[in-house]
Amino acid sequence: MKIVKFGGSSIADLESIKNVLSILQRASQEEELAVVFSAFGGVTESLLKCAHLARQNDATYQSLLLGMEKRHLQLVKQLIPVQKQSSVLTYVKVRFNELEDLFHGIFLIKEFSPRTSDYVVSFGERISAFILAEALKVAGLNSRFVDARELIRTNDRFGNAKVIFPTTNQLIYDYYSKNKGLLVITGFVASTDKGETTTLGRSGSDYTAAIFAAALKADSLEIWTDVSGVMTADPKLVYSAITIPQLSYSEAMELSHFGAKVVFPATMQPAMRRKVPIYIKNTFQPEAEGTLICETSENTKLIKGISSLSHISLLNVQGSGLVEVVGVSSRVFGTLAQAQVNVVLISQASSEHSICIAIKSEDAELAREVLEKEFHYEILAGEMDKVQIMPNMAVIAVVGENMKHHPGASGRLFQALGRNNINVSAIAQGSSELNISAVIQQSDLQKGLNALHEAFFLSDNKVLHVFLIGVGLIGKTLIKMIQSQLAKLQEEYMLDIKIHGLANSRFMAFDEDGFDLSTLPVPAEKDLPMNLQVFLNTMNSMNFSNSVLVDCTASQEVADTYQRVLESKVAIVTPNKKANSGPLEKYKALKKLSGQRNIKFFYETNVAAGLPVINTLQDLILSGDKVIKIEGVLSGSMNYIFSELSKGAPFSEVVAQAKEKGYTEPDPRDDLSGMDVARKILILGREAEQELHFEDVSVQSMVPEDCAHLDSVDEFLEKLKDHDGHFKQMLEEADQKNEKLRFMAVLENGKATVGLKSVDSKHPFYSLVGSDNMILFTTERYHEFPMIIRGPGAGADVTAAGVFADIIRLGNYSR
Ligand SMILES: NC(=O)C1=CN([C@@H]2O[C@H](COP(=O)(O)OP(=O)(O)OC[C@H]3O[C@@H](n4cnc5c(N)ncnc54)[C@H](O)[C@@H]3O)[C@@H](O)[C@H]2O)C=CC1
Ligand SMILES: N[C@@H](CC=O)C(=O)O
Ligand code: NA
Repeated sequence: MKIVKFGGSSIADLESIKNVLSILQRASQEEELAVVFSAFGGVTESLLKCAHLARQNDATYQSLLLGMEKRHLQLVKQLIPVQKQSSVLTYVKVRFNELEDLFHGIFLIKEFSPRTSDYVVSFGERISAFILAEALKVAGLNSRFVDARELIRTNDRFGNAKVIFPTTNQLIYDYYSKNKGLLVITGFVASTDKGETTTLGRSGSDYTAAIFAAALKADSLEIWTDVSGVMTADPKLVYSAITIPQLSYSEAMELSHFGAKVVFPATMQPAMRRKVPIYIKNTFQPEAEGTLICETSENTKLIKGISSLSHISLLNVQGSGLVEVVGVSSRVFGTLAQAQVNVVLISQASSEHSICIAIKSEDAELAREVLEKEFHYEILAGEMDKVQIMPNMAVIAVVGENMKHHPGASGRLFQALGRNNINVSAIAQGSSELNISAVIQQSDLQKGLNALHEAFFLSDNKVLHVFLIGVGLIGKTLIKMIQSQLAKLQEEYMLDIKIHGLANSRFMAFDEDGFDLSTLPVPAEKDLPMNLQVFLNTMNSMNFSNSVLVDCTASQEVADTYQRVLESKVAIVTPNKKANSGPLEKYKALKKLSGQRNIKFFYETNVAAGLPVINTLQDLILSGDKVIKIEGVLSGSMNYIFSELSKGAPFSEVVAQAKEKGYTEPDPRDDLSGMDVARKILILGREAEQELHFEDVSVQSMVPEDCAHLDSVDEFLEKLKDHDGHFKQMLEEADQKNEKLRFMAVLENGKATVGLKSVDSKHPFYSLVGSDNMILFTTERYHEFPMIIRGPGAGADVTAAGVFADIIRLGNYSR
């Protein structure tokens, strides 16, 4: 036989009740059943609310009670045909009359004892089980209402009574032998041997089901609830959490000790003692497998689940007085026990210099007080320090029996936390190796849970969680590239990339599971209006491990948030040059923050798009080289413009083409004014460890005076036509000398110049074509002949590819 239990959420309304009835109808065809019901969803709370109102002499309890009565009568009418309703309606009416009398009594005497409370709440289960037993009869089942107060005997600890098992088991067994059929049992309620109503405490209906399962030696126990079993982690914090198919009894105990509880294993004890297998099933998805909790479970993964406990404080008791002194820990724990302080976790190093104890934060002050009192003399004598408290901590734990047989679990745990910059303040693992716990900052909890979940469950792929601001030319090309390479990265490099946030200057959109990239998602009207602060807050609240902000804008406002982004432990990849070419102090601060906290900040495409310029320069510097001179054609658009010009088209037209081809900045005047190149040479100088400010760069602008202040790019391109002659003349002058016009930058002796030069055929820049860039590094090592990097340095593909390469590189540092 099978015992089946449905909680209040499974029978909260007509639709869910009908669903439960059909689950029972199906199940009863397969094997003999007994079913335990809680009160209808929300009823226990409402009954208690009525009682509290009545005790406060507040007559509004009457309307609340009337509402409840209506709800129950309505359900009877909906579940049971008219001709069979009257006895059920009468039963319900009589119960509500009794309740009315009860509340009136409470109202008059303004007293509500635990004894009365148990009696009041018992009505919830008694009425629900009665109605449902009748409804099951209507459905053709031979059901029989059982008031568990007749069968479960307890002591008189009202609210959380202790079951007297020998009597209870006998009563249940005898009843069952004499009464066949589908027993429909009230959960939660019991009685003393004097016939006073008691209740079984938290998750009491589960307990009722386990008591019946044990007494009747059931083949299985099914707990039906509103989730599909026990999950690998709290799904509210870890979106990728999945159902655990099987757990051993001990694993279930360990897991539910922390965090969100689906089952409360203490209530399962009677069934566990008799080795009854327990299934956790979802009423709203009956076909889902759910979780099986049994004696020994299958182990396919290193761990079974991850759980956590919030609102923890760490107490540190330390001093020389602890070393090799017998009895100190006994005094510490004895003192805490006497003060009723529950110890969650203990950690002591073999140096014996300190004992570290995790307790609930609400107990922290009391614990400090009693410990400092206990060790008053040691503290006075300096043998012990005052007790230190670290507030706002959380315990995170990985659980599973399989850890015992496989080395590496703790390695994986600490590596995953470390890679995500999560500091571990204390560690505990028992010799059963069923659980490894680490104490971390509360603010790191969600990220820690996700990091561990990825490390232990999500195949063995690393996942990068991308938030992309700027879905323009580069941003869109990047999305397409990620989409086309993803399968290869997943299969061959065990790297997964998910984009969870997208924004342009007008709209933003989010997807916790990651956008479907095959549709080229671009935020639009249907999404949210763009708000940078909200974007960053949402990114932080998703709190993924291995998050990266990819900034594909040219926006100063976005660049100004990098400090905050890095501080929130999110990496940055960007082609936007604004941050690195702003004030020197800001550049330095970002580099320092990224270095110290080990949060990556990659910007290879700041100079020469995808060409490996920044990384090469960083390698030179790191390996001890010193830069003497940098010369470069650093603008793809400017090189395109001045090389295309010699083919005969007017200047304004060539500029428009450069924009069309995606070589220019969003506003081509940023290129023509030399500003873009100035930014690039500034960044190269800074990367070469030079203290370079914007004032150290002298820039020759190619933007005619009357074009500089026009509002729109189109107006500018139109106006530029007036100056075609001027540029034609410049070209002719160069042609006459057999020279070419190159817009270049030179940095030497702490000063840089940016401008247009005419170069002869011997000059390395002479041969450049199209959007080519070329950079010459003259260094102490590359002294006689400079190191040269050359190739296309602008355009959607080469830039997006460089951004993509930076993102992939992040994968090397993540887990
Ligand atoms: N085009 C190229 O060859 C190269 C471009 N870059 C850099 O790449 C970046 C992007 O360039 P493109 O894609 O060509 O520009 P784009 O103008 O096509 O796209 C810029 C995107 O950023 C968005 N945006 C602007 N300000 C924003 C804000 N405050 N908040 C949210 N979104 C904002 C715009 O709506 C647009 O979606 C620029 O920083 C550029 O300097 C770097 C190397 C080469
Ligand atoms: N507009 C730039 C491209 C990006 O840096 C250029 O023309 O080189
Ligand atoms: Na580059």
